[in-house]
Amino acid sequence: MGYRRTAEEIAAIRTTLSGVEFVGGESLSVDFLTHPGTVRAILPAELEPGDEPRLTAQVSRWRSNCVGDFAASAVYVSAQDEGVTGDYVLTMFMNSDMPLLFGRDLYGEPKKLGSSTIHRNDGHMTGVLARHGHELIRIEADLGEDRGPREVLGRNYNVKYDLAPDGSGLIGSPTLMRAEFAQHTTVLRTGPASLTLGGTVHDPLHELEILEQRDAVYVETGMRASCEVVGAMDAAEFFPLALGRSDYWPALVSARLPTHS
Ligand SMILES: CC(=O)CC(=O)O
Repeated sequence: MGYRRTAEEIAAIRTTLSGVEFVGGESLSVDFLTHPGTVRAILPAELEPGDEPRLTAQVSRWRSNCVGDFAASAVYVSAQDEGVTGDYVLTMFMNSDMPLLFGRDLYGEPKKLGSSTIHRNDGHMTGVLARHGHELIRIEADLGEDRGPREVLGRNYNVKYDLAPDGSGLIGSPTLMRAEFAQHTTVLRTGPASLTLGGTVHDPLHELEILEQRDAVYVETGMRASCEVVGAMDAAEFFPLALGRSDYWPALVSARLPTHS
């Protein structure tokens, strides 16, 4: 009876979720600087901005030991919590339900469905995120020689929370989460790139003004992931950011009940 897991199944799930591996990763990303005021507005009050107002746009694809194969995109914001630097995940897109549910339910990642593609033609690489027919991220990069393998520890901040069903606030306190990704990167190539951010009322990436853009970074990588609770957050402060993690409900009207006199 799969709707009530047995003790053996629970043990197997626990083993899987405490040893999460994302493997065969190919990731193309571009860092850019934006206005400090934008960074302050999109970060939760509990996080401080990083050393510079740096955002990262990324398109990638992965295999895994827990959610199958998937393609992903994200925008990250440089941040810190009491001196521990990391990237706050502003928005993230998966191409299927289980990577989406994994991230939302377990780590608090602001995931939605979206279509990510990453293609290489010799040294030229293209990464594109599209959602509902709108192109939200396009990276075109000319990559240099491989700089060789390295170990990298990535750190992300996310938030778990419950929205009240009538949209009036949050139920209880949100929780700040910190995920760590211990990466073994086998290929690292960098090079000049163009980054274009599109947007809609649901996914306003175009509001993130690119003031200074850095070279693209392409990696082939695998990583072990883990996540821990940092602490409780202020519900009223986080509420507007929580609503910004979903599509804009009022713009999703497709029909209304007939009005009764
Ligand atoms: C590779 C990933 O996208 C992992 C995650 O943060 O869910």
